Amino acid sequence: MANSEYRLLVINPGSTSTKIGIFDNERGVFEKTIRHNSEEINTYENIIDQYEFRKNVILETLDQEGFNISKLDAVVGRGGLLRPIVGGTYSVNDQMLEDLRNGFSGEHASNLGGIIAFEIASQLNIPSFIVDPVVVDELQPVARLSGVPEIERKSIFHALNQKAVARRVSKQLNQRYEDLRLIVTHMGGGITVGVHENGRVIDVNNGLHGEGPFSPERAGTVPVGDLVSMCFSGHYYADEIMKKLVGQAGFVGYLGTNDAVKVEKMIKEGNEKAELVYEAMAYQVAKEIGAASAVLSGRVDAIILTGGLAYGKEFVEKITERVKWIADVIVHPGENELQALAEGGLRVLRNEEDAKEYPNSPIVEKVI
Ligand SMILES: Nc1ncnc2c1ncn2[C@@H]1O[C@H](COP(=O)(O)OP(=O)(O)OP(=O)(O)O)[C@@H](O)[C@H]1O
Ligand SMILES: CCCC(=O)O
Repeated sequence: MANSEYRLLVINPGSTSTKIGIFDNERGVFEKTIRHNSEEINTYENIIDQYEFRKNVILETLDQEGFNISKLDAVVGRGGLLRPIVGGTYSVNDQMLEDLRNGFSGEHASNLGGIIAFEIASQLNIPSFIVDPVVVDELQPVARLSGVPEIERKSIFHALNQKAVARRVSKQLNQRYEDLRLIVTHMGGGITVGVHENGRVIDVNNGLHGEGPFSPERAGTVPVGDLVSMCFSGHYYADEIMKKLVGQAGFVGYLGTNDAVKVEKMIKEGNEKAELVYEAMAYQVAKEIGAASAVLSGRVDAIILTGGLAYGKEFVEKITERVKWIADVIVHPGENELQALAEGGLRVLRNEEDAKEYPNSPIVEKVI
């Protein structure tokens, strides 16, 4: 007979934090956000080098909280920069581990999710999974063209939280996610604005590799001619430029912190530069939402603001002021990622869904 109660450890490494949870079936019995300040994580050359540090923090936290990990039935991690794949729950396998370690589509904190989940689970002889990784790709063909034939736009975004929150809001609206047209704005260490049309994310900015608004850590879109000049100035190696765009831009670049709460404090203390940067970030988010509304020809059922920055009342107000003419703005601060990871793992443990085998699921066709 199938086990009726499963205990899962879920692990969500973000750019500025590691979030963990213990779930008994759908019920969260423990959740913790372990924050990492930029000085702490910038001591590592590459994100993958943070593996030991983040794994130890997780195990120490569970130990301090009195959880016996031998009672776990599965470990589920957030999936990272793999090959483009359809959404769903995937078993962690050798090919996936290799792609996560090598950063097949680049470096990202979520690459650590599957690796740490596998490492902890294999010691306990239990399964490990990832769910809706950041490379979930449902872009419509017209959204794939960049304007430069050699460069195709990619779908890299906060898929797990965007989909989970979109489903939650749909339920609140007494509608099916598959019937709605939503703009979901995830605002964390990175910021992505997804156009959700009838359950598919048909367009989204690649917040990681230089599209959309700047964020606490990311550059977003930058003037490309100036970027080319910077790349060939002789002052930087390629990986230094990448780090500058991905981890040392936005708030970190202008103000030396990835923490919006600190920025708000600076503003209260009269720091005018902090005020301008904060205002500019809200302005750029609003502009991206405006662009997303054009993708939906202005027929938008709701705009959703989510992620850690959505706790910032003034930040939310600044965006809302500029976009409320498009549709109602619904604010879901934080994220639903831990719950969504647990639910994805449970569906497989309960045999409601087969775990997908990476990378054998249909991979998106090249358009041109
Ligand atoms: N109460 C709050 N008020 C304002 N900003 C907040 C608050 N709590 C967290 N934040 C900000 O949210 C940002 C982090 O958001 P979040 O935790 O969603 O990011 P992450 O999970 O590390 O990265 P990502 O979401 O990009 O994967 C930080 O800048 C943090 O300071
Ligand atoms: C999840 C990809 C986007 C980002 O981290 O900025």
